[in-house]
Amino acid sequence: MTYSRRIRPSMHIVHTIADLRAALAGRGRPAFVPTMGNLHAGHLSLVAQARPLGDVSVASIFVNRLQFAPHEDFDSYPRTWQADCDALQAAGCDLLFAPRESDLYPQPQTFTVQPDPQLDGMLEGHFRPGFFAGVCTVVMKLFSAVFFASGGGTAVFGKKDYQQLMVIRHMVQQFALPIAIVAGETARAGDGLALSSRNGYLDAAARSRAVQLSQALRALADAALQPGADLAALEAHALQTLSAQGWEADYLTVRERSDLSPPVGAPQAGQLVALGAARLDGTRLIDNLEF
Ligand SMILES: Nc1ncnc2c1ncn2[C@@H]1O[C@H](COP(=O)(O)OP(=O)(O)OP(=O)(O)O)[C@@H](O)[C@H]1O
Ligand SMILES: CC(C)(CO)[C@@H](O)C(=O)[O-]
Ligand code: BAL
Repeated sequence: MTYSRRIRPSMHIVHTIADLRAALAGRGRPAFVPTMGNLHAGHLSLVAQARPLGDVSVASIFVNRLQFAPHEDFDSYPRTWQADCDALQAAGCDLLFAPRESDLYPQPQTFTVQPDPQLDGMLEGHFRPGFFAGVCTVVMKLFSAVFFASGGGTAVFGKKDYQQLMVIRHMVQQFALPIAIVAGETARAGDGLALSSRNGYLDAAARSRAVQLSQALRALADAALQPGADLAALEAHALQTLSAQGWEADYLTVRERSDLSPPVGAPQAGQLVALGAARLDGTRLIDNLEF
């Protein structure tokens, strides 16, 4: 009897920008998925989406201190190195870039990439000042590392971080970076909760209530499309509902998908997104729903 068995080639792991550039030389155009690790099925769906979009699939794992405010969870952010490597290897990722802080930031990063003030001044940018500058700065650096050898390629970002995706698209457009930005749909748990590394902070009781955020967004979106809907009143009602359920909400709002501005006139189906950020038992979760 003969057996045929497909063995996936081993994923190559590099830690420095120089090693990454050397590993990518002559390999064609990368399809890249940046992450902060603690990988879940949402991240792996982005890797699966990325693989056919390039000649070589690249993921990065780096918990970027620059995008965390001093009171935020940089120190406690879950770091699950071996499980992440195993998951990426099983997902068919070709190359993992996992820089140490001293590899990516050998000197204090005094030159930063500042996002457009209007987009940065609302929603996540408003509630997490400095967050998008930290994200843009590290993503610019990761792009420089990953796309140097090929002169361009594709990067995949999740819609779960809706405003982040928009900020990155804007950065790529304004700096004329030769990189196609592709959006990945939000992977959800069976009850509808958006998968997120920070879900791991929730105890069993909080986890069972966490779906209330996506339910609030669904109810807000449905109500917004009723004739004569008063968006301000509906948003206030959604905030009250979540608050009565024990959440502390930063925002629950309906925006235009094109630029995240508040809709003017009657809400138009197919062009809107309901976005929310709220804390449950001290854990800050975000979610959104296009409608
Ligand atoms: N549920 C999801 N479905 C699809 N993509 C996702 C999901 N969650 C995160 N991503 C995407 O994965 C990439 C890396 O995100 P990150 O490592 O911050 O994961 P995260 O789960 O969002 O973590 P956190 O809980 O810290 O926000 C981003 O492009 C993000 O939008
Ligand atoms: C894009 C990113 C990897 C930059 O650190 C991070 O913000 C994330 O995981 O979404
Ligand atoms: N998921 C986006 C990265 C962050 O919240 O820090």
